[in-house]
Amino acid sequence: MTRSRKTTQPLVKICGLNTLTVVDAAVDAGADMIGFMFYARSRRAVTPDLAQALGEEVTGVTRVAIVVDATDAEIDAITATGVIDMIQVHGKEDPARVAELKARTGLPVMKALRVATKEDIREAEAFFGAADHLLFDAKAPKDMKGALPGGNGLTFDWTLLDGLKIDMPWMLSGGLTADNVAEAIRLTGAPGVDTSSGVEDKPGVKSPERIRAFLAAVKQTHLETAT
Ligand SMILES: O=C(O)c1ccccc1NCC(=O)[C@H](O)[C@H](O)COP(=O)(O)O
Repeated sequence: MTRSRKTTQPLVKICGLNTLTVVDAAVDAGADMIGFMFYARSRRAVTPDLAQALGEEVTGVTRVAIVVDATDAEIDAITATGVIDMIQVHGKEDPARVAELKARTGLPVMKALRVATKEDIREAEAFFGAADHLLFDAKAPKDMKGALPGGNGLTFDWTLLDGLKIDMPWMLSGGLTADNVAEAIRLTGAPGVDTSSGVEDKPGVKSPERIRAFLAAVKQTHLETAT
């Protein structure tokens, strides 16, 4: 029986931060998580040394390393920086690899799932109990020029999440901006949202103003949950 309801605000992750100015903008505006991109082909890529410089003064915010099918040696170099609180796997990592990474690093792992169909959403079930967090991102069409495994600024059909039964933390991602994030939260009930392209002036160049606008838009939303 529902005895009471509480309202909360979705968690916000700002991904692909690559300068101190934009790290400060995200933290000051109230981001819950910040993401450092370690996939070399990304325009947002940072080295372990740069991530260390960007993350070392940050407290009270979860610092997430985004990797795509990274080797153990790459993972070790990233975690050796001492500035990573969570690993986000954005490639073809299966539940066994997620478990391996958790054991190897002692850190929570967020598994990103790329979505174009209902079947892609169902893949989440394989990660229940294996991952600590899930992220639903848009799958780029096969013919999209220059598409990467994530960070393409594309939305997916949010109604695919209708009826989602998921008893673990998850985030909505893909093409979210200050203009569409409130609607995305209203339609999906997402307990967390993640953005990269939507807070940039051009690919790879984050905008402090857009970061602040995104956080402000999320702060105006409320999730209602039965307790
Ligand atoms: O951002 C990238 O360049 C990237 C490249 C390869 C794999 C993942 C990548 N980004 C991961 C993220 O968490 C992004 O925030 C997410 O894909 C949403 O991106 P966007 O649609 O640009 O907001």
